[in-house]
Amino acid sequence: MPRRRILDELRNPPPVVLPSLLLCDFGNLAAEVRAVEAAGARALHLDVMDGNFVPNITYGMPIVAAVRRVTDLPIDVHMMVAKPAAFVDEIIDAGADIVTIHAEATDDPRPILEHVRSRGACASLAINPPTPIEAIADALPLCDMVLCMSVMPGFGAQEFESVALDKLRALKSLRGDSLLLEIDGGVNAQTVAQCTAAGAQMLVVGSAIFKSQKPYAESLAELTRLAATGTQ
Ligand SMILES: O=C(CO)[C@H](O)[C@H](O)COP(=O)(O)O
Ligand SMILES: [Fe+2]
Repeated sequence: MPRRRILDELRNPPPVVLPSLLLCDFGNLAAEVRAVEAAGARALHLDVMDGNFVPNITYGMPIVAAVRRVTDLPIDVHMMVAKPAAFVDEIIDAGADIVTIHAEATDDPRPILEHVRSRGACASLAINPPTPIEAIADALPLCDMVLCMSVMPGFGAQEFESVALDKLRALKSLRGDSLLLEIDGGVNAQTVAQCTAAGAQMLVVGSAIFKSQKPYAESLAELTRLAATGTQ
């Protein structure tokens, strides 16, 4: 899907709950993707980890491509890799619509963000809990989205760190609706309304969907309803 259309679609209310496939059943990946789509997901979040930038390894291009083959939903690829510049082309070729790279992984993210946009994908920059927004000030004009991490990246099911909320509020007051804001890590029924109240439109949810006893449709509907209360 073209970049502009994706951004317009994702900006529409209600807030977007993105299932993070990190904790899905990878033995039944296609079925899991179809199930969250049928349950109402509007976009998907894929966590690529290289065992270097973060102390964990997940998957890479073949899994992104496999997900692309079974859905037309926007795919947000969260690249937790030490050398993002070396892999963004392959990630886009595999089917990423949003490419999220980490500010901590590069001295200057601007050429990478520009390149992502030149390829027709949405450019997104992530910051870890200790990284202040001042660290990405120069790159903001080249970002379609900023991801404020509310856990240290690497693993699902960690506890929510509220420092991300302060950064969302600051980015919202700086850039208004021109910048899509995402939060990732420990987002669940207890924390989701605070996230949207602070300005997040994109809510990444792993364990609260895939480790819940509830059907996916019920979790997605509940999280979306609670998320919308934060915007009122
Ligand atoms: O980027 C991530 C971890 O680094 C995941 O997207 C995130 O942690 C999702 O899992 P949960 O909702 O259980 O925290
Ligand atoms: Fe993630």
